[in-house]
Amino acid sequence: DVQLSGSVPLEPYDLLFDNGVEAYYKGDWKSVILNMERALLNKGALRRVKAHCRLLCANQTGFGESLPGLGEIPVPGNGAVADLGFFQNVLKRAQCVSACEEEKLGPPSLHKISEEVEIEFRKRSPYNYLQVAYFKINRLDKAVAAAHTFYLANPEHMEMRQNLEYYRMMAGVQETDFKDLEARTHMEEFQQGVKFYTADSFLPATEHFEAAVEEYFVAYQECRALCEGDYDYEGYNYLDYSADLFQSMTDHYMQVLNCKQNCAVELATKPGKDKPVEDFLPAHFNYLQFAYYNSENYEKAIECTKTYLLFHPAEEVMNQNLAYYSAVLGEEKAATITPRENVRQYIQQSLLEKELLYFAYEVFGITFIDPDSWTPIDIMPPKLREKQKAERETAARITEEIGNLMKEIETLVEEKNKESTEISRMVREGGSVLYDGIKVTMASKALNGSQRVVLDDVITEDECRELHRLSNAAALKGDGYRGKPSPHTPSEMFQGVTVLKALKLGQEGKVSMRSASLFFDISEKVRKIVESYFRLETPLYFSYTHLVCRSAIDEKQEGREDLSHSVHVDNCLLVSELMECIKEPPAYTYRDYSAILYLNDDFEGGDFIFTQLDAKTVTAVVRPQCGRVVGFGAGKENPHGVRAVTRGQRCAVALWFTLDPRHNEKERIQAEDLLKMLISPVDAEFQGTAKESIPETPTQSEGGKDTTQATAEPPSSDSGTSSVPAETASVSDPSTINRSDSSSPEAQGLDTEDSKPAVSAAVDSHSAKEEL
Ligand SMILES: O=C(O)CCC(=O)C(=O)O
Ligand SMILES: [Fe+2]
Repeated sequence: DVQLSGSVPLEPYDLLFDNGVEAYYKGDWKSVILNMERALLNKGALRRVKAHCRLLCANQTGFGESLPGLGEIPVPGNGAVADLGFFQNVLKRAQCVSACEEEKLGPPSLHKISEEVEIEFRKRSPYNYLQVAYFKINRLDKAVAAAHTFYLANPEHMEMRQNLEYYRMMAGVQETDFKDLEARTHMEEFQQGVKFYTADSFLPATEHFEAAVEEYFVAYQECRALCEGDYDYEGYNYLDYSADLFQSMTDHYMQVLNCKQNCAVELATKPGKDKPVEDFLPAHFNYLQFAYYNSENYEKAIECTKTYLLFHPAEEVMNQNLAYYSAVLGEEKAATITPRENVRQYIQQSLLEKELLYFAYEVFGITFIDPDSWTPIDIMPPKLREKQKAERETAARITEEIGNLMKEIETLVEEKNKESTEISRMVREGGSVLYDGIKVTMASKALNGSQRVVLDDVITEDECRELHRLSNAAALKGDGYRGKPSPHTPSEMFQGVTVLKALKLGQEGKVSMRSASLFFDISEKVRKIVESYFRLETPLYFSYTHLVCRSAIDEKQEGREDLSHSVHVDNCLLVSELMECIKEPPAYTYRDYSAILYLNDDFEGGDFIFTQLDAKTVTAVVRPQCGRVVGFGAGKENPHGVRAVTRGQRCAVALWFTLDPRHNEKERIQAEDLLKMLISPVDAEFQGTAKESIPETPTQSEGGKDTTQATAEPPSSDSGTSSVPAETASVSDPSTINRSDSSSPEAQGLDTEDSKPAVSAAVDSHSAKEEL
């Protein structure tokens, strides 16, 4: 009989829950615990009483037999009278159930639970509240169990996950504290069984699987009994519902049967998952047969193969196993072993229900979707089978069409977005050039692109000459381009020097210190201008700065067709054949802007070109000249190159910038330090400007700091609303929950070849054993 913790009438659990929530907001932790614990207890009790009463009454007032005496009444007029027998039974059942429930629970209206509260309990929200409350009163073990219980059903709940990680690190918390307080025995046993089975411990595995089967049937009966509850108008206003006696009984009864059929799914679903373990009940017998075989209990092995075959009579491997086990035990003895009776009845009952459900589907259009994978095909009426097949095909076609449409929409949206970002960027660019006398010669529009600019008079003739000289002086001391004199084209000589190298050479007295620091200053000037002109909202950092000259090698110019610098994009790998740019290393993916400052024009060729992604179609040409800067976004909107320098020497300062402080150039910082050291303290003004560009490298240890500060509280109880369970509504939305559980151990245990079940037993037990 059902034991109740409290008195009659049972305190309704929704009321207790509400009280608990109220206490939570008042910070009355003891009251939270009292109310939530009682709510959970009473919900369990309510469930058990209802199931108990229905099962009890079903046994007392079955519909099978008719009333004594009435059954024998001869045919004319018999129908209506016989009906009385049926309805008498209905009335008796109603009376039995309501009396039973009322006795144990109090008036039925007391326990009408709103949909919202039911959802809260399904989401295991009470444990979220309890977790905080237990923590606050220092019941760590209970807090951990509550947190774990909640998290299992809400695996996407980040706060709780953090809390659990935090608990795990706390002194005094044990692994055994991580309990699932809502665990269902049949599932626990099943999982234990799988665990032992996987570890080749077959004897304990059989014990757990047997217990799992037994518990399964207990839970199954309870689940089914609870299906006989209120009629669900399914969103219709019940006032709009009209049906005659038999129609309304049919409607309600079909709902009940649908619900009962779904118990198989409910029992096979783990918390937090939205997909059941496949073929759950049959799987028990698949595991069992092989575990028994390995424990040399052939009778049981045969019983379990036969039981499994009730679900899947044609399965080859299982039939082979049966044959094999029978041969080992002796055919005669094997033939006397029968499959389990309770499973046979389970299947029989389920099939009868499916037939009724399909009948209602066909006749009244009451949808029924069979949750079982073992149902024989002929249970579904042929007409429905055809209809479903057609529907599935239509659905597949529609899905495909929707897919195509979505793709089209996506590309349209993408294009629109691109357009609008381009427009906004175009509007955005064109900020101040900061210095008087600098001219914007061509903006993006004139250059047929976006994020492009040509500026003139950025530096003076004198400055150009000085930098040009610096380049050649430094080059004499041998600073090639990655050690190669002609990296881009065999027809030209290439030389380059970085800011730091120039300053070091200055320090060594090999070049003029003045030109070296001019190089430093000028690069900073260009950086500021680019940052300002493109109206960047975050600081622009140096990524790399190179003073480079390209000199035509006179004897290698004949019939030349290559470029001085082939068309490329600065922050991605351009694959012109595919019109694509791959933003992955070894490309300098963090580069965001580029600028080239030209120093001279006394050479032939060497024009800078912008092209399309095909690397062929030239969209703009920039002729280098002293003081001219071409600045542009470093991304795929700006493929560019340099035409062959066929005579003379072309010198320029090439600058690449990044918006990412983590890629702020280290060499630049060293150069700054060196400059500071070299410059006399009298020249304070210079020092001031130099300092300005010292980067603020973000410290990476901030995360660590946070955790140490939080020692007193689990993060989510501390952060106000984020831990308030009521706010977690979206968390258990099944559509967001990971569906990829097909590789869970129990599925693998049965499906993959390397596991021990069915297959290996049939093939050759000896070799299988020798392996073990
Ligand atoms: O020197 C030029 O004009 C452009 C050079 C260039 O695009 C580069 O080095 O990435
Ligand atoms: Fe470039």
